[in-house]
Amino acid sequence: MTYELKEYPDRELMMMDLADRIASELRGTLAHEDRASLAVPGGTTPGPIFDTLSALHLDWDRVDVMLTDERWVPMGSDRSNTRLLRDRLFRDQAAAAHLIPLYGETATPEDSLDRLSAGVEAALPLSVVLLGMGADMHTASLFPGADRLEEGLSPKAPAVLPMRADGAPEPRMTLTARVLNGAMSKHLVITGAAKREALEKASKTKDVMAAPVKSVLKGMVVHWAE
Ligand SMILES: O=C(O)[C@H](O)[C@@H](O)[C@H](O)[C@H](O)COP(=O)(O)O
Repeated sequence: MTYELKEYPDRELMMMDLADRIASELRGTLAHEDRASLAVPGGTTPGPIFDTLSALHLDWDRVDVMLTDERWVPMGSDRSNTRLLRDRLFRDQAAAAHLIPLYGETATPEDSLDRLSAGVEAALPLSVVLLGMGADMHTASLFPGADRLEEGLSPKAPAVLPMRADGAPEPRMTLTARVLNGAMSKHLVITGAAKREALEKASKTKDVMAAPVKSVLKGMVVHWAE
């Protein structure tokens, strides 16, 4: 699988370098387009990238930011990825960016699907996507064994899909592989030996349903630090 692996001596350097690179790619898009769009993951890894990125100078008021996937929990919850964005990215310079929501205050993701999809569709194609990955080889909320995984990996998929999986404690809303692969620039950030092994395993398998991250690896820059 044709991805580029960039190894860093430590996590701190990786997070700073990656934030700089994302900012410079957004500036590049804004040099010839009215708006740029950025999709970012939630979870525990990207916080330090957001801290650096939020302080970097670019025309943030022309940038649409969305999550690659959201957990269907209230925005006050510690598990809310939207909350993570508000706390760590939408600050300082980046406070001027425009959030494209992937969460709505309805009981189920299905109840908000039409409204949220319309917002995402309007901001496509993505200029830059940053993805995370689990040691189970999921990326965004494309989990092995998820109820709508086949649809989520289809080249004809809608932009956004609700997703439920044993590996996810709550329902999810996720961008599909088609939208992630449509990004002009794709980055995956992982740390530690287990995820590095999982990535190598995913790149070698033929079974994309068991290793959903494989569906987005072509043309990906993978950033790794121990
Ligand atoms: O909401 C989420 O959980 C994500 O967006 C998810 O796809 C995440 O990127 C991976 O699970 C890695 O998570 P960690 O960074 O916490 O290991």
